[in-house]
Amino acid sequence: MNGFAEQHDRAKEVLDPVAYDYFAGGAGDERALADNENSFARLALLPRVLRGGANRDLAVRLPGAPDALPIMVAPTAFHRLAHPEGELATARAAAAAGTVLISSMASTVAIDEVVAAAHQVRAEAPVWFQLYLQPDQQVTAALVERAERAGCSALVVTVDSPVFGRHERDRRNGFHDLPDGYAAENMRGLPGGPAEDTRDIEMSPEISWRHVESLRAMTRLPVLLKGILHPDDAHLAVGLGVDGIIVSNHGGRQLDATPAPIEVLPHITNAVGGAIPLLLDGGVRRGTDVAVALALGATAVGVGRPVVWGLAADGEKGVRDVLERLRDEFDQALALCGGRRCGDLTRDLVVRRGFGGGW
Ligand SMILES: Cc1cc2nc3c(=O)[nH]c(=O)nc-3n(C[C@H](O)[C@H](O)[C@H](O)COP(=O)(O)O)c2cc1C
Ligand SMILES: CCCCCCC(=O)C(=O)O
Repeated sequence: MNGFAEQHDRAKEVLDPVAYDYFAGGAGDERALADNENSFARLALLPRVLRGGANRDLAVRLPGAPDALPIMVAPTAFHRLAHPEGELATARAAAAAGTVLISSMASTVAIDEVVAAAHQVRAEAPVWFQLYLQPDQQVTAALVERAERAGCSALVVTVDSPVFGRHERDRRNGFHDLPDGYAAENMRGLPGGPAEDTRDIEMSPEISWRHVESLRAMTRLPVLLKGILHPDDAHLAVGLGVDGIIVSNHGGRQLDATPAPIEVLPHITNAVGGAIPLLLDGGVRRGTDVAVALALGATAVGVGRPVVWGLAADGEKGVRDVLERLRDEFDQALALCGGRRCGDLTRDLVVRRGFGGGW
């Protein structure tokens, strides 16, 4: 179990078991899901000492968030299944904790309300909109316009989902869609959709790099691609002029045979060569995990399930507790590594547990 065991256990107690399985589960045998956390446990930090780490500054520069914490809320769907206030509570908590919220296209509160809730807490709180490119480009354009109008400061395009992952728990539970009374609110009133009702989100294998190029022409917002694992794809993304990459295997919910993002991060860092910011999510549960990811080349990390556990356990306060604890742990880890700024975390500080070190 990990750093948020208490929140997890409380969430499991209070959630409907079908909703719990939806949030907790992964694809197939859940090997990727398990490996995401285990991979961090196999890595260790080799601290430097006596470097004068007082007055630490945790800020990093991200597209659409020039002065951000390196810990972000990864996009997760259907928050009203976890708590009646759903994404409104998450948005307020992220704004209060000073973290970027990446709001899922499949949110159960519409994006304009999500951004308004964040901005009520902190006027400049950055909210990014996560987007599944739709085969009908008019639908994509309408979603982009909705996110722009709402005040989102970047778009995160999830590219690891040409089809939906094989969620065995959901299949067993017969969970295929939101229950009555809930809806993916961003999907209302879109071109070709039913007048009052929501359009289905399509995950389509038709989507290609061409659609990413078209998206660039639709918006001036920064565009990040989420779900890249292969260094050649990272290279292609840089060539297309995207503004950032999120190294991710979707929390082990898409292709179960994928390696943990933290294992591939150094390869992607090499491929990208500092051209654009790299972000990572999957299995981040401790401030020391954040430090390892930054040392291996990430500018920031996203956190998925712990945020949902905090939300289910204690609403807005529960999410804020999760984010603030990660921030405090990270600050402490930075100090213990002899760092003052995030950039002080360098690759030489990370070793495999049990390493020989060449001695
Ligand atoms: C319940 C749940 C719903 C998710 N929904 C989305 C989504 O709507 N869009 C998306 O790009 N990723 C989605 N993800 C993936 C997360 O953004 C992120 O990649 C993953 O949760 C990170 O792993 P972690 O949960 O171990 O922190 C979802 C993940 C979970 C657990
Ligand atoms: C067809 C509904 C799509 C919701 C997507 C949520 C998601 O990405 C997940 O991992 O679950």
